Amino acid sequence: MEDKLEAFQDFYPDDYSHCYGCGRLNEHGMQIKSYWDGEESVCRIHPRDYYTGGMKHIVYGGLIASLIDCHAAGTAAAAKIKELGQEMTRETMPRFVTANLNVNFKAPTPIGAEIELRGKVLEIKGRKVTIGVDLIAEGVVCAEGQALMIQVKETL
Ligand SMILES: CCCCC/C=C\C/C=C\C/C=C\C/C=C\CCCC(=O)SCCNC(=O)CCNC(=O)[C@H](O)C(C)(C)COP(=O)(O)OP(=O)(O)OC[C@H]1O[C@@H](n2cnc3c(N)ncnc32)[C@H](O)[C@@H]1OP(=O)(O)O
Repeated sequence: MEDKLEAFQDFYPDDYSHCYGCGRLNEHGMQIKSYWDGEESVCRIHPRDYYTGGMKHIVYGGLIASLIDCHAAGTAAAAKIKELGQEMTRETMPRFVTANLNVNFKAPTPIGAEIELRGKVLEIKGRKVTIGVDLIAEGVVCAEGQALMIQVKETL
């Protein structure tokens, strides 16, 4: 039976699916999955308890930044294809890379909790797409990120 493609990352072509954070072909990676939830994008993940940030009960900030980065990259690609009025397929999915990423760490992210990432499209201007991402755990916005994603030229 053919696999059902649903998440934004399922539509990345194989050659672009080795990212540590979101590549479905990286067996050692996080393999995050992002979806539309109305106008926002959402991703839920339960990081393993060894992703500790100094203290045993707090998630490593670098992992938090990675999750925000990859969710923003997927959201940018999905938003661009929506703007173009096209469907997501492995042939049409645009490739975006991170040009700039800012993260505000607002509160410790507890280890053991499910993390929810919620993305908003802040601006689409040609190849430049700006995405805002909130990282939420146990009902608390623990980090806020903003990413400038740039569509790589060969997909234009
Ligand atoms: C060619 C990329 C190869 C790498 C591909 C790797 C994997 C990703 C591929 C596909 C995606 C698939 C799946 C998603 C995978 C991963 C998601 C996680 C994201 C990452 O982990 S990804 C790794 C970290 N990421 C990088 O490794 C990028 C290194 N970098 C570059 O590859 C170039 O730097 C690039 C492409 C960013 C721009 O180069 P470029 O030549 O295409 O664009 P150009 O210079 O023409 O700028 C066009 C307009 O963007 C503005 N602009 C550019 N840079 C800016 C900045 N930093 N701040 C503010 N504005 C900026 C200009 O000011 C101009 O604005 P305006 O049009 O208004 O004048």
